[in-house]
Amino acid sequence: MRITVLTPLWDAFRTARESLSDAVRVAPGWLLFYSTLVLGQAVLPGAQVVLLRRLIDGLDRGHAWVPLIGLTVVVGLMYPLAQVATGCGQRMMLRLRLHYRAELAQVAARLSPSRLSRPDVTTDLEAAQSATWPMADVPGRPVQVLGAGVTSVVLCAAIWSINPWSGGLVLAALVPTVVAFTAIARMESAKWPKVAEKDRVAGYATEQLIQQRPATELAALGSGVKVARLVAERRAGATRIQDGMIGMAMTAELAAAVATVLLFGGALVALVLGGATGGAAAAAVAGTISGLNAIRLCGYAFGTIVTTAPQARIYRRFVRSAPEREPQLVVPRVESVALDNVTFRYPGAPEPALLDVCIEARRGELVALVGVNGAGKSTAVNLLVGSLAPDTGRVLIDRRDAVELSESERLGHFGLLVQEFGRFEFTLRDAIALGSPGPVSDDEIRAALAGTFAADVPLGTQLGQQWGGTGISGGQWQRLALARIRLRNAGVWILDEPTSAIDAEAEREIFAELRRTRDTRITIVVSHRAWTLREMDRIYVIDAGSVVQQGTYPELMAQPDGRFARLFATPPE
Ligand SMILES: Nc1ncnc2c1ncn2[C@@H]1O[C@H](COP(=O)(O)OP(=O)(O)OP(=O)(O)O)[C@@H](O)[C@H]1O
Repeated sequence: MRITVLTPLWDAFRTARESLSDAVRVAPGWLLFYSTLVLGQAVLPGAQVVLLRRLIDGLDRGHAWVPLIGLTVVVGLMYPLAQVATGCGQRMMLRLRLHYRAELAQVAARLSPSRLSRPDVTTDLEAAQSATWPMADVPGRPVQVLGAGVTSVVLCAAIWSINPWSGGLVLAALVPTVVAFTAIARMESAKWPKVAEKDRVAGYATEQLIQQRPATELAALGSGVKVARLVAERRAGATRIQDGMIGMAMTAELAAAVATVLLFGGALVALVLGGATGGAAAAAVAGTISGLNAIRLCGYAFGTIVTTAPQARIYRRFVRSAPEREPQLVVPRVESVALDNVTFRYPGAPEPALLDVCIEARRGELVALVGVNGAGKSTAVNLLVGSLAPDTGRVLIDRRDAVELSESERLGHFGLLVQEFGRFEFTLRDAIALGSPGPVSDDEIRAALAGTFAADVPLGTQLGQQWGGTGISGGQWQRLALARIRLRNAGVWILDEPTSAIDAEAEREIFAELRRTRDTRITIVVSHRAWTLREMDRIYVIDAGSVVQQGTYPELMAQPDGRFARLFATPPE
């Protein structure tokens, strides 16, 4: 029980400590500058009490100049110090924001396909992304809390000499704020993940309305308003939870504020009952007003740490759980790959997506996987490259069980063109260079683009109209994706519908080139186009997760009752 009550508070404390250590690494100068200013400011209210008392007492005795000058300096310092401190805090925040964003991008870049296929990983990635903004605001907050503590202690000491009861009550006035924010911390920790989940769905839907491609499709369908409604519903759900959270926080803060005011009121009453002189009373009253301000600021700073703690926890968990960067090495020569009696069932699916499947491809061969939608072709490909792991059976690469390879080593064997290939709207050079993990020369990029529409396009050309660059067609994007595979030149090419968006003439050229250069690699093609299958060395026909036939095109067509002949009875071309 003790743990459940204190855990959120401990989280807030840990968040403050970790954020401060980030600031020490990332922006030490600004943190030091900021802390010095905040702590310098923190002693001013106490000094004000002492000087005000001396000034008022001194007025009667005719030596008020020294306290008057001192008070002028103290009051005069308050505003500029606060302004400069705010500026320093903002500059520290900017650097931290840059650091968190760059760090997260690095971590995201290290995620393997198998991790990226897990929904919990993508949820955490998105939550971590939205945490970078509030997290940058945290390191200044413990400094403010400390400053408020210093203010209270110094005020307490200054007022103590006037009336110890008043001094003690001023210090005790910090307690209700701490208690209230502990309660708020517990509530925030419990509810924040629910808000994040709803926000994630709303964020995804909003992206569909903002990103050029889906937004254009929705606009053409005239159905963007449905997505907008979904956004509104999810945001409203998140808002309702947040509304409740703010309501509860308001209640706790109000209760704390009332208790604080009562304690300050008690401090003033103690002052009067203690028979303080005019000067002492005026000084103590001014001090309690400053104390109220300090505690309000402390509450706000503490609140910021508390509300950011759950997000920061997700961010740090995500960053720490990311694997070390393992540089990928492309393997240009592979003799064979195979699925050996592989069975695989997706989690929660009633039936296996693949059952006892055996597929083999050797260097120099053109191998095709065919089957209707949902037959299991992409699953087979994902098992080969390692995005999925078989439940039973083995994946063999050069006759070696692929589990002996790290995921990165394994991926280095493959050049994979997926159906939903990326349309990377960078410069032409950068978009093609992504084909290889290492540095790439312009000559290599030119060689990869040879024979395509982009052969003579300057490599610095920006792609994508939304960036003021060149707009290109769907088929042209697919040619660029193929150029990346060419550039990569891995030992196994897996091409999932590589010419789905490409015109017939270019398609023939691409397949002619695949045949011409086949000896250097293993080529596995997923295709539904009959003519592209005619030149294949072996076609595996997959149906409902099983290989039901295999052979060359003429062999399979010679079995009129076979699955393949029924699929391609009327060739589409
Ligand atoms: N992530 C997943 N979770 C659960 N089931 C899945 C998942 N991905 C695919 N499936 C199911 O596994 C089966 C095989 O799907 P797969 O994507 O391998 O088919 P495919 O032959 O590649 O189809 P297509 O030609 O449409 O690309 C299908 O029944 C599909 O619904």
